[in-house]
Formats: sequence, structure tokens, C-alpha cells
Amino acid sequence: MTSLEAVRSVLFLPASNPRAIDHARNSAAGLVILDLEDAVKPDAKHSARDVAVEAVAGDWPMPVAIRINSVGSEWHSLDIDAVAQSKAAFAVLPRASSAHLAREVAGAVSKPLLAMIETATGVLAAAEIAPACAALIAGTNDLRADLRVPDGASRDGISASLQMIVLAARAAGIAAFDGVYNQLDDLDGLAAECGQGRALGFDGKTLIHPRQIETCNRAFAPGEGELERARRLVAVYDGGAERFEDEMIERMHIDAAKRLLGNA
Ligand SMILES: CC(C)(COP(=O)(O)OP(=O)(O)OC[C@H]1O[C@@H](n2cnc3c(N)ncnc32)[C@H](O)[C@@H]1OP(=O)(O)O)[C@@H](O)C(=O)NCCC(=O)NCCSC(=O)C[C@H](O)C(=O)O
Ligand SMILES: [Mg+2]
Repeated sequence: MTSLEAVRSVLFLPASNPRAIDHARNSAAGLVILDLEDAVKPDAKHSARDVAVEAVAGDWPMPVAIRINSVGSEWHSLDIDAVAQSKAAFAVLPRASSAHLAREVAGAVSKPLLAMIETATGVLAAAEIAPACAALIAGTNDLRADLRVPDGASRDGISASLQMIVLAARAAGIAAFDGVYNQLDDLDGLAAECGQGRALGFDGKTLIHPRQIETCNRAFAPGEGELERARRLVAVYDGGAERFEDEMIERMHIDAAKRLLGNA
């Protein structure tokens, strides 16, 4: 399976936009998601599906996924068939609501699944959904709507859900990606939200514009100071509890330092 270990930026784009597909291919995104769901107008759903299947057959420097339309929509089963035949590395399931559904879709597309947790039901089922998946993605726009957290409000109202998503992903040993940041021109705000996502434990963030990639990659990468400290830690550790400079360290700190250095 394609590894998601070191993916920090996940770029969404409408599969109906061929110019965006070219931009994504030439970008520094760690993973690209060609969307057939909310970014595509109903009258473009069939053509977007064809474009997505053709696009994933080409050469890409990063893994590419296709997001299908949700269960119950009129496009869902045609999307499943198309993705199953395609060269996409992953399928993305929006509005994942149960482990049964995630297993069924993963089996039908014969690909590793990235499940979007974006409803109250999905959050409460995340721990059961995660073992059927390669990663969980927070769908924060839908989640806000479902929880009735106003768009302009802080993330306080969805922070418990974000933590549940990280918890479920960690318990299953899979990756977790934070939701999108809608303010296209506010890179400082994006950097702050990436920092918050990283502090919550997310591996990276989903994005909606190529302009957001560099900020995201930088924010989720360990800083030089962090790497230096990790190298020193690994070099001096001798087992048990020890003093390291002005703090106590134990085995789990070394494991975290090694993981940081491995992903850097
Ligand atoms: C949000 C946008 C509709 C803004 O579009 P626009 O104003 O046209 O952008 P620009 O003029 O700045 O575009 C400049 C060029 O960049 C290309 N571009 C734009 N966005 C992307 C992209 N995401 N990937 C690749 N390339 C992109 C444009 O094509 C322009 O190129 P050119 O034509 O050569 O000049 C638009 O940015 C957009 O569509 N973004 C992605 C929207 C999307 O995929 N949404 C679905 C995922 S978000 C979501 O739903 C998450 C979850 O489900 C939830 O509930 O939270
Ligand atoms: Mg959504």
C-alpha cells in the first residue's frame, strides 16, 4: 500500500477542472484528491468521473485519490465502479457513518480507503471505522453544519470531534488529516490553524488551493530546533528515566524522537 506516513499536505480539487489537475500534478502536495462530490456541480458529475479516471492513469509525483459521492446519492454506485477500475491509489468516502459501510466501500473499490469523518454519527463511530481505513480525514465544513457550529466561530465547538478523530486514527495505527481552511488569502490564519492541528496530533491538513501547500508543508514539518533536540536525545539516551538537559526523559520520548527524525 502507498504510505501516508510522511504526507503533510492533502490537496483537494474538483475533478471537473482540468487546469487545476495540471496545477496539482506540478505541486508540492503530499497527496492529491480529485473530488467528485461537493466541489462538482450535479450536471458535471458524469464528465468529472471520466476525467478523474483518465487523470489518475497518468504520471504523478505523489499518490492520487478520488473522492466518490456519498452513499444514497444517485452517483455513488457509478463512482464505485469507476474508482474500482481506476489507477487511483486510494478512494475517499465522504460522510463515513459506520464500520460496516467503510468495509463495504473499501471492498467494492478494492483500494485502501480514506474515510471522511464529518457528521456527529461519524465522530461517534470513528473508532470502529478507522480499522477499515488507511486514514481518517476531518470534514470540518460538514461537521460544523451538522453540529450547528457557526462558520465564523472558533474551532472550540468542533475540538472534541477533532480529538476523537485523532484518537480513533492513533488507536488503529493509521494517519489523520485535519479539515480545510476556507480563507483562501489568509496564509497567517492557515499557519495558525496548521499549528493547532499539529498540536492536536494530526499528521497533516487537507487544502483547497495550491497557494496553501507551502505554508502547510512548513507548519507540519519539524523545525530545525526540534530535529536537533531529537538527535541529541537519541544520542545520549541510555534507558530508564534520565535527566536530559532540564527535563526528564523516558523510552517513549526516544520513540517519538526517532519517529520525528524518520519522517523529517
Ligand atoms: C475555492 C476555489 C473555487 C477558488 O477558485 P478560484 O477563485 O478560481 O481560484 P484562483 O483564481 O485563485 O485560481 C488560480 C489558479 O489556481 C488553480 N486552482 C485553484 N484551486 C486549485 C486547487 N484546489 N488545486 C489545483 N489548482 C487550483 C485554478 O485552476 C487557477 O488556475 P488557472 O485556471 O490556470 O489560472 C478553488 O480554489 C477550488 O475549487 N478549490 C478546491 C475546492 C474543493 O475541492 N472542494 C472540495 C473539498 S473541501 C471539502 O468539502 C472538505 C470537507 O468535505 C468538508 O466538509 O469540510
Ligand atoms: Mg464535506
